[in-house]
Amino acid sequence: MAARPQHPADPKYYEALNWIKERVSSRPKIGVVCGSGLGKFADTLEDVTSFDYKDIPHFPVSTVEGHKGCLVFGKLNGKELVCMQGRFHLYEGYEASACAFPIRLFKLLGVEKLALTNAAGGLNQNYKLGDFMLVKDHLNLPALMGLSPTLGVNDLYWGPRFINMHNCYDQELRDLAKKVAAEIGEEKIQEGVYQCQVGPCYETVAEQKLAQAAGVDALGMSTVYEVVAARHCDIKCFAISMITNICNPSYDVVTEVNHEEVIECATTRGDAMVKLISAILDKW
Ligand SMILES: O=P(O)(O)O[C@@H]1C[C@H](O)[C@@H](CO)O1
Ligand code: HPA
Repeated sequence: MAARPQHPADPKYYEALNWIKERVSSRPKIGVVCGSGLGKFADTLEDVTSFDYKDIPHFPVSTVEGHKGCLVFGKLNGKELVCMQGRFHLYEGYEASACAFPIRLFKLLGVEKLALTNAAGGLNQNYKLGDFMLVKDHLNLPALMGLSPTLGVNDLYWGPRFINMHNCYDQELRDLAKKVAAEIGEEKIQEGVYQCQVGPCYETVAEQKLAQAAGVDALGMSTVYEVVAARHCDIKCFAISMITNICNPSYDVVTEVNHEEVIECATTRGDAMVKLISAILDKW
């Protein structure tokens, strides 16, 4: 097997890394990605240094409501974190590799564990609005259709050509999260399979039925690109979906899902999300 290179082949990662290193001394081992309307967590950190994505060389910028577009370094009970207050989606016109960029930067900074949040539609009919779903697996529809951050020439600096995705949402981190949720009295905890589709259309009834048949519990438009990039470079992953709307895979019920509703639910349950994720990360 070929030896692992000393540096990433693409210099843009180093240009971004050096820009950050010149401005912040923190070298966190924990990275966080905040989903739609879920950026409040970063506002609760202490000793914060925050950068607008637009100022960081080569960093993509957020274009979606509910994604502030700031990279926040801060502390949670003394523990150093780096937090993306907003992420990137393919429907914004980005390639999957743009979603991987911050995750690879995290790797260069020394991040070993990644916590991701997202807003998702509850397809499992036992789920209720505002539930939290610990993601145990995903159905990556974009990858099945040929869209992945790891397409093209493989840079061995990051990882191997072929990527093992078994246990990609780390079992130990999920077990810990369940324990922590019980300890803080958060009862609205589910565990299930997240499906990503490119978007920005929400799913049709037929698409919802297809997902249901495949054993999917929640529907979204993100997260999997970041998880693929993270697993490629051996960062452990943990993800929580907030169920911000309920999907009705039936032609008898007309469901008017919209992004305002998604943001509203994420905002209403924002404090509970902050409490849960803070308690979990405190134990990492
Ligand atoms: O970034 P996330 O996955 O939290 O955002 C979800 C998916 C779409 O971007 C949007 C749809 O309302 O919310
Ligand atoms: N489908 C896809 N993505 C979403 C949804 C949904 O119902 N809710 C929030 N993000």
